[in-house]
Amino acid sequence: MAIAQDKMTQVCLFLERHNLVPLPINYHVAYAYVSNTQATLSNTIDSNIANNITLDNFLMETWFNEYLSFETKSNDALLKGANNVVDTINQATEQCTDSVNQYLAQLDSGLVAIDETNITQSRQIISELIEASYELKAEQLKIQERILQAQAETYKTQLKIDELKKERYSDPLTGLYQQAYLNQQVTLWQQDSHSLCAIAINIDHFNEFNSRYGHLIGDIVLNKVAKKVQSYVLESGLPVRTRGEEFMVFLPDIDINTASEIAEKIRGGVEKLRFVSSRSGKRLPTITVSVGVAKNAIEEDLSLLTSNASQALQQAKLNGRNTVVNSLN
Ligand SMILES: Nc1nc2c(ncn2[C@@H]2O[C@H](COP(=O)(O)OP(=O)(O)OP(=O)(O)O)[C@@H](O)[C@H]2O)c(=O)[nH]1
Repeated sequence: MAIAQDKMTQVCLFLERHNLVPLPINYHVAYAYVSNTQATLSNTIDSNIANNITLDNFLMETWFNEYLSFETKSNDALLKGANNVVDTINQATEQCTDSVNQYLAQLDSGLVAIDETNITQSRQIISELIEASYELKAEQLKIQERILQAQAETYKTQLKIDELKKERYSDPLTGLYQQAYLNQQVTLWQQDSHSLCAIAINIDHFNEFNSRYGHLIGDIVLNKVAKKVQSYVLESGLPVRTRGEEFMVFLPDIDINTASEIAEKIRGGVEKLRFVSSRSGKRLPTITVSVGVAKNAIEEDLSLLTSNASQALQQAKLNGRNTVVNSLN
């Protein structure tokens, strides 16, 4: 009991030290950290602290998903299922080869032993061969059934993998993609020689909004802003939640002026969103975003593109916020 209390005190101190709100996920990650149950998680947190990176809800949630969530266990179960399917198919194939070999051997010796001068003996051999053929057929039908079952299992596993992939790569709060998916997609784009534009979007004065209306309302705002961002991109680009209240949209093969027009639509669309307090019925202040746009040549590094878009975004903040800055300007 004393140990548990001591751990909880350490968890509370950790959350307080890093200005983290006492959300269940934050508790969970902090508890695993102070208990050192996951060495890789502890090392990651230590190295972020050592590099003066602010721990926020977004990072805590990312680590929760990566190191502690049910999904990891679910992946293990999935792998076990996939191994079982492979084992079944292997066993069925071995069994199939054995029975065919056995049949061929019996057929060989039977054919050699057929003697046209000894009709009775030949009839006996032929009837044994017919019986062996039926046995082989029955055996093959059983094997076919097992393979069909394995195929059905494989199909279910494939569906589960697709579902997990979607969960793994989308951010639960906003539904946008996570950074890990971006890295994969950009590699594909680069292999296919696409140039890329990036639009960096950051909510203005969100700290103040959170302090006045609370994190829960802040979360709703984040979700709605993300949905608005997504609505302007649809199938043509990749919207990613890159940090707590920051998103980036990646668009292949468009010029920077078109990207700036999309950015302007996103800015204007967010400004038009209306939020009403469900408790008081009063309108909450208008939410605005600052936006930075940049373009990369095909061979250039992704980090250069994101850093150019972030710099343009910083310039938009300096220009008074609720505005779009293009890195060429
Ligand atoms: N509600 C909520 N807030 C978050 C989340 N992630 C980050 N934040 C908050 O976003 C705020 C970001 O604040 P700052 O980086 O100071 O920026 P800002 O107040 O928006 O100011 P400017 O960017 O300069 O306009 C902090 O209060 C974070 O706690 C989240 O998942 N949910």
